[in-house]
Order: sequence, then C-alpha cells, then structure tokens
Amino acid sequence: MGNIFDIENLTKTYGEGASAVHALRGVTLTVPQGELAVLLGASGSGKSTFLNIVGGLDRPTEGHVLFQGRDITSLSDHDLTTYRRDHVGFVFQFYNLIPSLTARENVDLVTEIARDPMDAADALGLVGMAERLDHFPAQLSGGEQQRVAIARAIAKRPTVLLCDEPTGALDSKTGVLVLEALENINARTGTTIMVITHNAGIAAMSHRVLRFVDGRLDREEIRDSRVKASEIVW
Ligand SMILES: Nc1ncnc2c1ncn2[C@@H]1O[C@H](COP(=O)(O)OP(=O)(O)OP(=O)(O)O)[C@@H](O)[C@H]1O
Repeated sequence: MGNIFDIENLTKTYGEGASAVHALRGVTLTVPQGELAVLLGASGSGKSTFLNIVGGLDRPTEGHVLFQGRDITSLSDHDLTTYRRDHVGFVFQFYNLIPSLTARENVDLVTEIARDPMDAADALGLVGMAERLDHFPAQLSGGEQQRVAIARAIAKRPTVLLCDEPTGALDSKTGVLVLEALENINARTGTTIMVITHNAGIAAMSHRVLRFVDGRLDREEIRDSRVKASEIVW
C-alpha cells in the first residue's frame, strides 16, 4: 500500500525576531497507509503543532504535507476545510461531548453531515460501547466518554484519525480500553491512526514510533513486533 502522508521539511515559526518560537524546525517523514503511529516527545517539542498541520487545522511556515500525493499546504481555506471534513477525524484529551445528548445522539450529530457515514450504533460498537447507546455523558466514566468521542470521530469513515493525548486524563485501567478501541479501529477498518502521548509505554502497540525533540524528528523506529493494547500498563 502507498503512503498516506509524505511530509517534507515541515517548519512552523510563531512570532518574529527575538521573540520567535520555532515549534517545528524541518520535519520530514512518510506515513504508510493503515499504520498506527505513536508520537512521543517532551512538552513543547512540537507534537501538537505537527498533528494540527497534518490535519489541516493549521498551516506551516515552510514545507509540504502531501496527503495521498496531493499537497494540502497549497489548498485554499475552503479546500482545506473540505479535506478536513472528508478525510480527518480528531480526538483530543477532553471529550467535548454535548451533555444534553445521548451517546448515540452525539455520534449522530456527525453522521448527519457526512457523505457516507456509519450507523451510530456500529461506530459505538467498534469502540466497545454498544451497550451504552442511550446513556448521557454524565452517566459515563471518563474512559467511556472518550470512547464515544472516538466513535464520533470515526463515524464519518475518515481516512486518518489524529489523537492528541487521548488517554491524558485517564488512569491506566480505563485508558487501556481507549487504546483497545483505537487498536480495533485500526485493525478492522484500516484507518491510519496517529496518536500523541506522554506515556512511552503506549509506543509498544504501534507500527511506528516518532520521537520529537525541540521541533525536530529525533528518532523514528519501525516496530517488528507489537504488544496488544490490553497488555499495556502505566
Ligand atoms: N499559537 C501559538 N503561538 C505561539 N507559540 C505557540 C503556539 N502554539 C504552540 N506554540 C509553541 O510552540 C512550541 C511547540 O508546541 P506544541 O504544542 O506543538 O508542543 P507539544 O510537543 O505538543 O507539547 P505538549 O506535549 O505540552 O502538548 C511550544 O514552545 C509552544 O509554546
């Protein structure tokens, strides 16, 4: 299978002159279709900036992101929004569910505007929440709410799922269920997944580990053997 992303010399500088912050200093890498990649690095090393540019939420100062061979960095704002809507699912540390809607209704909000959505119940089934369709967020644990947020992100069948610290607010036991949901989605739907985490142990379940240091890709590791999400502890 081909590459989903070919990323060339990605650079992002905030501000100018003496106060400039060099968030990314020339990152070059490829992400093959269907992989689950984990991004590690100290706070401020540029991981979120990288993911936001790859997902079309932000633009680089220099460099290119080719998505399936097409340069998204040269798209108009309108076309970048279309790219995001059609191809990218996002999951963040905080779930941002609508409290007055059930799990199913939170997912349905997205399926109503997608071109070829999954049934909300199927999306919730993929994350192990088939028994909780009609629960409201307040009736769900943090890990369960995050799994609803993941179901919401995948219901539109995105090409890539980008997760910024999806287990950051969770303990190991509930966090593992979230990781199992990601593992299941990757295996069952072939969705390419990129996960930012501070838990280095999570790298064990990935195909590829990307270590960021000071705005650079310091090390890239391709893993031959992977550990099951259910065996990860932190
Ligand atoms: N909008 C912004 N304006 C100015 N500086 C920014 C902005 N966004 C990020 N930065 C800076 O860019 C650098 C990289 O930040 P980024 O959030 O990408 O790092 P990170 O590795 O994701 O960190 P964390 O693990 O804490 O989320 C940091 O120095 C940060 O303060």
